[in-house]
Amino acid sequence: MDGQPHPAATDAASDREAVIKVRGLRNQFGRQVVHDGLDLDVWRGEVLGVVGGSGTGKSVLLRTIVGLNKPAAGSIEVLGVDVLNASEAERQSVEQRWGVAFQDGALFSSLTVLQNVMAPMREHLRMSRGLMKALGELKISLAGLPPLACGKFPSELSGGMRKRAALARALALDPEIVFLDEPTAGLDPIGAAAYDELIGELQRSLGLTVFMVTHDLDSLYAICDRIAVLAEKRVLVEGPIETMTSVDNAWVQEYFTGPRARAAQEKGLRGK
Ligand SMILES: Nc1ncnc2c1ncn2[C@@H]1O[C@H](COP(=O)(O)OP(=O)(O)OP(=O)(O)O)[C@@H](O)[C@H]1O
Repeated sequence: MDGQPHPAATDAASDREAVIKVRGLRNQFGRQVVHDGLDLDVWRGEVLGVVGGSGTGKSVLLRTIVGLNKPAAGSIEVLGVDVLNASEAERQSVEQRWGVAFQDGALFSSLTVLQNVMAPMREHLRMSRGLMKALGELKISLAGLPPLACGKFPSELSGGMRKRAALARALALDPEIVFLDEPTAGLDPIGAAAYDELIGELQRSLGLTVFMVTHDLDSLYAICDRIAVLAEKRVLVEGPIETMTSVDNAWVQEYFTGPRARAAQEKGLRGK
């Protein structure tokens, strides 16, 4: 890939709106450099799949964008706000415009599903409890959970239901961007396909932008508009999935042309 223009630079010429703009990002833990000179654009309304070998820093990238990890260098703009240099008030206001669903759900174990979904509303919105409850129930239903789930505690849910509950909480404040960290990891293939379908549906109906860290080839083929591959401490390549097979990198080749990729591609094509 050396010598090729960075895709973010070529895309900048188009009129698409970058809702996330990362430039020159460096993340380092002790002597371990995870990202160095990482650039990435995420366009409004797209589902971006972030892939890469284990330990390439996909989760660190997500955590850095949402402010849970402070980078050593670089700039991050989300919805036009320079999030690394924003005032507390600016940060709080932009944080309300995104939602995050972590891999394990990261739900409050002592709260019911409905209370979990209402938690960000309590923090950020001034409205009556009754209205929050109604909105919470709506988000829970949007995430594909039955009304019965509202009163359950996270420990009383299946893994798939916990992921949907985390998604409901991520949708609590009507976000413009949703960050998902390995949303289908640990789900059975039917559960994973249903989750993919739900994300695709929400993206289309709510106009969401989705930033999704995933290892799941089925998800990549089924719902991602573009893929960003993390390797060599940066976004090595980004583009539609069809372009990945021509990338001159051993990991990318193995990942996108292996037997699992072929099976996922066939499934994805059948589903479209
Ligand atoms: N808080 C931290 N302190 C020290 N090292 C960290 C911290 N967070 C992440 N790392 C290291 O950064 C590297 C990237 O981690 P990250 O979790 O982002 O990888 P990943 O690409 O998401 O991997 P996987 O696909 O296995 O989940 C790993 O080597 C990890 O050990």
